[in-house]
Amino acid sequence: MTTEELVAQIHKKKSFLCIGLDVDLNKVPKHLLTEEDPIFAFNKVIIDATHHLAVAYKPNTAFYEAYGIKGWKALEKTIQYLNKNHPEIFTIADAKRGDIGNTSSMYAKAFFEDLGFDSVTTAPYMGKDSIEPFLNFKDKHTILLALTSNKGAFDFQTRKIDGKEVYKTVIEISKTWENSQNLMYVVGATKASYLKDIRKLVPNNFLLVPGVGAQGGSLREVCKYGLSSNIGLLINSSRGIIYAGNNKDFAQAARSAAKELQTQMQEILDAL
Ligand SMILES: O=C(O)c1cc(=O)[nH]c(=O)n1[C@@H]1O[C@H](COP(=O)(O)O)[C@@H](O)[C@H]1O
Repeated sequence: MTTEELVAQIHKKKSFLCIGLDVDLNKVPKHLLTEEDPIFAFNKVIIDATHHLAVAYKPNTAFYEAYGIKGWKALEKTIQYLNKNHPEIFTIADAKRGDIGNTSSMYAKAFFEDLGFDSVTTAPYMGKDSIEPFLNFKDKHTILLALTSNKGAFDFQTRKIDGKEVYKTVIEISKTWENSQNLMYVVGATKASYLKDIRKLVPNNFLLVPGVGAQGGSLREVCKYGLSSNIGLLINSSRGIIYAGNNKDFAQAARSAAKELQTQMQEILDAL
């Protein structure tokens, strides 16, 4: 998917919501556990209930890998369901990959070619040759961790090397890589105040912002500093939406939770 198509969808739906499909079988309604593929059954209901309110879905692969082959099959069925029924939706494989070049090429093939995701999250620690194989794919997007939402972000990312914070160095250097127009960045919603500086470095790139809802980040704070001229934000909530209800009403509860965030987004977009 091109960035222009993503932006068009945001304006059409008045939403820049990304829903995280982080499926934990201990948390899904009990009646789904008798289904042949309870993970996919859960995702299908969530997608059917929320696709008009969201522009992106982000399965975190850990939640699928944890269930072995069955989990990977459920991931494949989920991306196939999205691509077939909602081709306008932007899909993110949250896999946080990055390795020596030939290994990264295989990760890129797995997520972009085999599974057919629009984007994949990557970790910058191994540098340019670990990320460039992802960037070579046309109309696919590589979402690089910049400043993450967790406490551990302060262990390395905000430390200064040669007078500059590591997350800023990551952003600056990554901009010099070939096909860097295919880069998006992860910035945690819990670090909203940093967005002002980050936007100076990347005025136009899309930012994937997880951490609203369960982690306590504020949508309005993120928008205050994070919006760009092409909106440039995908705000993710996973647990806050998919586990909003825990029984037979879970689809309705997920829709209401998504609607609440989308309504705030619509207000913000209408005020621009
Ligand atoms: O890359 C991510 O998506 C990510 C980066 C980050 O800094 N913080 C973060 O929470 N995430 C992911 O975003 C999702 C957040 O889930 P909730 O806290 O349930 O909304 C999880 O899949 C996390 O792995």
